[in-house]
Amino acid sequence: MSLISMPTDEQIKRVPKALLHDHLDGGLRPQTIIELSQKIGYKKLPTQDPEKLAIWFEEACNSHSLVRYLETFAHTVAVMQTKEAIIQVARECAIDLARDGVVYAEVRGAPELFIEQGLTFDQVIEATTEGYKQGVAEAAKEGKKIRVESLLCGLRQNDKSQQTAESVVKYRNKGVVGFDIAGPEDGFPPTKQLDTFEYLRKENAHFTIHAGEAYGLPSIWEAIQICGAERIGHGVRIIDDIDFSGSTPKLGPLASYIRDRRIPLELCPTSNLQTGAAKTYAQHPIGQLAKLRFRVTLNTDNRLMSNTSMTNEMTQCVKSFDWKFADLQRVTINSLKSSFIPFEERLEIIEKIVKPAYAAISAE
Ligand SMILES: O=c1[nH]cnc2c1ncn2[C@H]1C[C@H](O)[C@@H](CO)O1
Ligand SMILES: [Zn+2]
Repeated sequence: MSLISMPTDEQIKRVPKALLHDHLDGGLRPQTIIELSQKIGYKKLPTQDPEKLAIWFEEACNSHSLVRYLETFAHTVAVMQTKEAIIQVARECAIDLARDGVVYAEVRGAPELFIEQGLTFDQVIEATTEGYKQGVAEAAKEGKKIRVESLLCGLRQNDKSQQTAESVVKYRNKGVVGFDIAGPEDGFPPTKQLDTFEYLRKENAHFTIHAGEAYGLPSIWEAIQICGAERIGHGVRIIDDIDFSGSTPKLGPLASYIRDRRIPLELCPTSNLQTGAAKTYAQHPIGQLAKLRFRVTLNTDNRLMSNTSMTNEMTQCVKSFDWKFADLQRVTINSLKSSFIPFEERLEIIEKIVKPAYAAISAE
């Protein structure tokens, strides 16, 4: 067996994975939501049964509407308003990712969502970092090595992006590696917050922008050419700029630019099926985009809402597109190359962890 062979389900579980697009408030364990809600007397959960709650989130999110999908976050955000709750959620996030084989993760969250009961931005950010630190240490005890870094999100519909961006600069290399802007796409173009992106560029800070998920090419164009995004969160609609009618696919100007400049696409297939950006895994553009050698990265987006994991995302790609070990290794290396940590540290994970493990597991 070799890198060009097909991995088994069990091997997919074990290969090292890298994750660039995962929301902290979209990945809580159902049991934790229930426990935290009971502690604070939050009464609005649809059920107190963890299995039923998991199903409720998934079904509510299978609405083919990004707006409805985002409404479910009211419950997770409600139970994350204290330092202790944030630490617990972040700790469990790091542990769950490590158990899934993730060796490097950038997990994002919007500090402005967790200040309803008086926490400051600094307290939210420090609690998140503390939680990851504890989770990384616990995972190490299980023999699982993972590195977790934070991205801080501004929200398109609100006006706290500048404050969030300033926190990214303040906590640079202290647990935070970049900025993102999330929230509903339609009606809230990122150019509304252009000053913030200009500030981040002036500060040499890294940022990605959610674009081309619910809304098409113009939003991807704006994110890259007006705002200056280094990576695109989702970007799945770039497929609309590729003409598949002839014998070979023909890339339009924006698709060519993105591929030529090696701009990373943070693709999240399961999330897209739920919000309606793709109908089935087999029809998801990730297959074509990977074949055309865009810088494709594979991600979970919201593990709770999508009932997913990196193992599941990889398994779906293997089943739908006949991906081999080499394809899984490529998206993993793409993620590391596109990460916001220093260059030598990316290389070290690729050379010392990812490549040796893929070589060993694919040779079994
Ligand atoms: O896929 C998404 N698109 C846009 N916004 C999203 C997506 N997933 C989560 N969010 C929002 C809801 C969260 O509260 C926020 C920060 O994690 O980001
Ligand atoms: Zn997202």
